[in-house]
Amino acid sequence: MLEIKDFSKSYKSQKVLQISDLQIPAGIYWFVGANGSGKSTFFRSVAGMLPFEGHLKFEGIDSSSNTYRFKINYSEAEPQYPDFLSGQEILAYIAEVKKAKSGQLQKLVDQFGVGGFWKQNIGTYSSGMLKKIALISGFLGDPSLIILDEPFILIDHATVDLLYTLIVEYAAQGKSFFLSSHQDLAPEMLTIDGVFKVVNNTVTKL
Ligand SMILES: Nc1ncnc2c1ncn2[C@@H]1O[C@H](COP(=O)(O)OP(=O)(O)OP(=O)(O)O)[C@@H](O)[C@H]1O
Repeated sequence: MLEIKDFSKSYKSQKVLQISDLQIPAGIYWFVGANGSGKSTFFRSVAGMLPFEGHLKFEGIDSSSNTYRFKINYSEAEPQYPDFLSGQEILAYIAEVKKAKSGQLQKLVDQFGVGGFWKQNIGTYSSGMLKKIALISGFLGDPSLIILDEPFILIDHATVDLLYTLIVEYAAQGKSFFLSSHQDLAPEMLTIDGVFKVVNNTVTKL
């Protein structure tokens, strides 16, 4: 699914990640690592949101291709959106860009229960309300890989259960997941295919 070769990512002169050769087959994977180890940097690079050196291919498609960006969704750990936009405006835009099928956004809005506030400006949201908007954005369209960065933080118990259910449901449709979490995942809710550790400036399969 994902092929990484001679990958390197630095912020100015600080090298954060170096991966010489890594292949990740389709599946559900948990990424662990200490604060600042580089999980979000890895995710953003894989999602095509950060410049890097080296080669990334997803299902044989090079990361420089526009098609690549359609195949991978990324939901931020701590989302930041312009305060003056509403959740509805942001999600409608992402749904359009990601070519989401008619009805998908409304279904997710109903499932996450954001319909009561999503027309308000982002500036009025609690951290959990904002996180729900970011989580919905991760599922929009028809990506092959959904990357959810710290998906279980900030949300209430019912939303945690919903999220596990959605991951299982979307995985059954053939979608892969990269999940990061400092807390253990619930094995009774989700069967994962492997764990990767981000440590010593690289990504290693455990
Ligand atoms: N925009 C940036 N500019 C400069 N340095 C950055 C930037 N973003 C991240 N870093 C640095 O890169 C390193 C990895 O950060 P990253 O956010 O990827 O870690 P993380 O594993 O996701 O951490 P956490 O578990 O705390 O979320 C850290 O040393 C951080 O200071």
